[in-house]
Amino acid sequence: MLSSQVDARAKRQAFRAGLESGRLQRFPGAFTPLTAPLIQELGFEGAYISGAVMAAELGLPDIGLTTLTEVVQRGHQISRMTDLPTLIDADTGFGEPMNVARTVHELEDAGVAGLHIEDQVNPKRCGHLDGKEVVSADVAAQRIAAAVKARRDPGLVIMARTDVRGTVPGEQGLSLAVDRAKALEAVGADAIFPEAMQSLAEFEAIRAAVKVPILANMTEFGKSRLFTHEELEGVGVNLVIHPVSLLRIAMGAIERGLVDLRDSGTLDGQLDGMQTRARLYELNDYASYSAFDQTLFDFEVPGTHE
Ligand SMILES: C[C@](O)(C(=O)O)[C@H](CC(=O)O)C(=O)O
Ligand SMILES: [Mg+2]
Repeated sequence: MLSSQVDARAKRQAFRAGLESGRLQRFPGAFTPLTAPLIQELGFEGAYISGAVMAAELGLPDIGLTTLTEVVQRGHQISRMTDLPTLIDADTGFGEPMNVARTVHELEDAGVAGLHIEDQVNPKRCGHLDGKEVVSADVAAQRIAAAVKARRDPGLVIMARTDVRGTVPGEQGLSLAVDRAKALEAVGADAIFPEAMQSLAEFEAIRAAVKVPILANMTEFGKSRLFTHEELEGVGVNLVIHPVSLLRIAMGAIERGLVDLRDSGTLDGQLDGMQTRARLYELNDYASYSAFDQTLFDFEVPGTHE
């Protein structure tokens, strides 16, 4: 009821244990707070909080227009709805190293278990688009070092994302990504997010280069086909995110539903595909609120079906 009873420190320990377990940690992107309890109930190990989704939901492109305050609020709203660890997208860290430190404090207070900071320049763009630019290895390292130094809970997972792979084609791009991953590990990154890998062999190359856990981003319509969990675990990937997937699924259904409504004048034909009222109330845990105070909450609405 209201929010998770598991405190943030315990979630961070669970996240770290999962990353060390040798099993792939599966983090679908919780595109609204309501999806977080569903992700938990269905047995996933954690939930991802995507910057691309936050921007898209606000009707904005993913080019660093969202503010730290908005991202922190979203991180809190989602993290409090689940006992699972959450990993949040902190984009480029919202500024210079001192801003990165502030970002870390704010996100710690929001209750996330981990965050990733990337090495793109501002304005940043989706990691699977062409024409990206990255900052120098020194600046990238400064961002991560600042984040590591700033955290108050040593359990908070600071993940370094490198976008360098997409800036140079072919083998050379991969070798730059390997070098950058090593450099970011050396300044204290707890995990590496190699963005826009093009094959399983590329994940293997990063895996071989660093000791810390690595993440695979299985975003749709990106730079690679969608590898299965088994394939990713097979090459030693520790964590997979499906960052924008639930938004894409929902928006696909919404568009089909709206077209049907416009053309037929009723949504009766859509009922089978809709989440029922009963299922929604289960996710919202209405029963606990009723048990807490029956004088305030009475959800026996006469005439309500499912
Ligand atoms: C992971 C990501 O940073 C996100 O914000 O979710 C995006 C996802 C996407 O745009 O598909 C990314 O840059 O890969
Ligand atoms: Mg992002």
